[in-house]
Amino acid sequence: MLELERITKRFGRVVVADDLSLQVGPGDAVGVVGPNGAGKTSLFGLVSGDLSPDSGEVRFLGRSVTRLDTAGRCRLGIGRTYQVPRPFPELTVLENVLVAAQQGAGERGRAAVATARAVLDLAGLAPLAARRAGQLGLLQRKRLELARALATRPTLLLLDEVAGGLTDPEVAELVEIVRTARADGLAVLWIEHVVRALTSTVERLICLAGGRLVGDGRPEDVLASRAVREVFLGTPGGA
Ligand SMILES: Nc1ncnc2c1ncn2[C@@H]1O[C@H](COP(=O)(O)OP(=O)(O)OP(=O)(O)O)[C@@H](O)[C@H]1O
Repeated sequence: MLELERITKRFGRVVVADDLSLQVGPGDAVGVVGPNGAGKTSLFGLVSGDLSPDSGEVRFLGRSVTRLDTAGRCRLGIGRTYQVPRPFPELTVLENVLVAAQQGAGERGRAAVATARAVLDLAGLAPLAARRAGQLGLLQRKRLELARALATRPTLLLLDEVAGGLTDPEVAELVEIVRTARADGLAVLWIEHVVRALTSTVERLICLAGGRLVGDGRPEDVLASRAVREVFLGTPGGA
C-alpha cells in the first residue's frame, strides 16, 4: 500500500532519512518509536507530502506520489494528525470536522454532514459538536485532531503522538477510538512515546534513529533487541 524506496532527506547536516526503505500493507498497524530527533515526524512529512525527499521515491497504492502535494495525497487516502493539534479555533467542533470531510474526502452537502457526525460519534465528541474548537481542553483537542484526520476518509492514517500528555484512562480512550476506526481495514502508522498505547494496538513496530531503521518486526522482539535498547531505551542489556 505504502512504499518508501531509498528515501534520503537532510536539513543542512541533520539527516532525517538516510537511504530509508519501508513498506506498509493494507490494514497494517505499525508503531514508530525512536529517540528525540530520530526523524519520526519527518518520516510522516515525507509520506504525507509536507516534506519532499532529496532523493528516493514514495509510492502509494502502486503509484508514485513523490511529487504530489499534501492535498493530493490526502485525496488519495493518506490522512494525518499533527503533534500539536491544528484546529480552526474560531470554528465549532462540527465545522472543523466538516471542513476535513469536504476538503480531504471531497464530500458535499448531506454526505459531508453525515461523515462529520459519524466521526464525531466515533471520537466521543458528539456532545461538544457546537463548542468552539479554541475552547477545548487537551484531551478534546487530541480527539478533534483524530476526528479531523478520520473525516478525510483515509485508508492510511498517520498518527503523531496523539496520546502525548494524557493520563492513562485518557490514553485508553484514544486507543479505543483508533481500534474502532481500524475495524474497517484502515492502515495505521503511529508515532508514540507512550509505548504501551502502541503495543496494545500494533502488530509491528519500527524503531528509527538517525533517519535509519534500527528495528522492524513484532513489538516484543523489537523492544527486546540490543540495537533498539541502545538507541531508544539507552540500555544495552536487560536493565
Ligand atoms: N524543517 C526543518 N528544518 C531544519 N531541521 C529540521 C526540520 N524538521 C526537522 N528538523 C530536524 O530534524 C531532526 C529530526 O526531527 P523529527 O521531528 O523528524 O524527529 P522526531 O523523531 O520526530 O523527534 P521527536 O520525538 O522529538 O518529535 C531534528 O534534529 C530536527 O531538529
